Amino acid sequence: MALELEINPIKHWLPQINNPLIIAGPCSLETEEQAMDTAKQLAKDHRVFVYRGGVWKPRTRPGSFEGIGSIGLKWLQMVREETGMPVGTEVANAQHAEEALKAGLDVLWIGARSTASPFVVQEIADVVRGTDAVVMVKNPVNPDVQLWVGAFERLSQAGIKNLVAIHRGFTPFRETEYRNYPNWKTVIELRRIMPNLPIICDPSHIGGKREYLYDISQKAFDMGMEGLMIESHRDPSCALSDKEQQLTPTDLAKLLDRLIIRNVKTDNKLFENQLELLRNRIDALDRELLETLSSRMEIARQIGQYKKENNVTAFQVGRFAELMEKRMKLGESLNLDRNLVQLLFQHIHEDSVRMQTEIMDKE
Ligand SMILES: C=C(O[C@@H]1C=C(C(=O)O)C=C[C@H]1O)C(=O)O
Repeated sequence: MALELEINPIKHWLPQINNPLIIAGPCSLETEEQAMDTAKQLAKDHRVFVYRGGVWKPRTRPGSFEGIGSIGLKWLQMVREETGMPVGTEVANAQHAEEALKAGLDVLWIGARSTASPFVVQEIADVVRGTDAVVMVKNPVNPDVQLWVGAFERLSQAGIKNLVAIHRGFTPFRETEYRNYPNWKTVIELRRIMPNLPIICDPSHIGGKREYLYDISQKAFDMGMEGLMIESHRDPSCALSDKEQQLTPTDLAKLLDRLIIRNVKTDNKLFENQLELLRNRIDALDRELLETLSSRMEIARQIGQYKKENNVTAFQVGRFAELMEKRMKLGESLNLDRNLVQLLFQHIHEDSVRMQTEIMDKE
């Protein structure tokens, strides 16, 4: 079921927006000069609406650059004065949130590691309670959509209505080309649960490398996301953190030039009619799929009963392995994605075994 929290659209707190919300700026603020120079270059591109700069950096291991600290807030204020851009930073505890509010920053965001801790989120919610702060929440490091939703509920209960979700990917559990696993289905699930919540994508943290940023950003727009938070540094090769994923302001402009922004809807009647016809066909096919699945389960049930009478285990590894191999080959010949076929039959098999054991264990 959808969750009805009172959430303002981005335009409410950023009336000048006429395009997707692009938030850009360095991973970390390093010096006043670096902060200002990068900001001035970004401000020339009118597609960048908000300037970001990390001041407190949660790092996986101690010893790497952990941020310049509170002085960075002053640099952000100077950037806003000089360029007119709204400014924001990450807050990871109550004290950060207090300082950021006191400095009058326009946007605060909660990082992935903090979102994973309901205590930290609650502490921050208590600090911003009753203000008209704009608070963005990155997904928790683990793909737990309820934990992400819970963070919005805590902020909403504190009276915050200017909320935005940031998709930055999830800690990979196996070797991947990306730094963080996008797991787009968690974003689809968040959209389903909270349809009025704006969602933007952070391709820098998903990709971890410049070369991946374009594909991830385009995919985000194809999925209907409202914008990007993307790291930009005047000279990424000298950056004190995340060197490989930052773009110069010039390269960021080139990336934005190439992106195709799609609409969630269209007024084109012909398109709507055609879409409806095709969707009707999908509805009919889905019915067939489920009827077929139901017949399959019925046979598995009979097998379960038969196994019970003959005292044979429900799970049969040999048959399962042989079936999987054949289905994968068949799927390939039908132009279906390997992963889809594999997951589909893993699920079907799991449920088939569950059902058979239920039959077997019944008195
Ligand atoms: C249906 C059976 O039981 C289990 C379920 C299977 C299935 O759903 O295809 C396959 C192997 C068994 O682990 C069977 O033994 O054939």
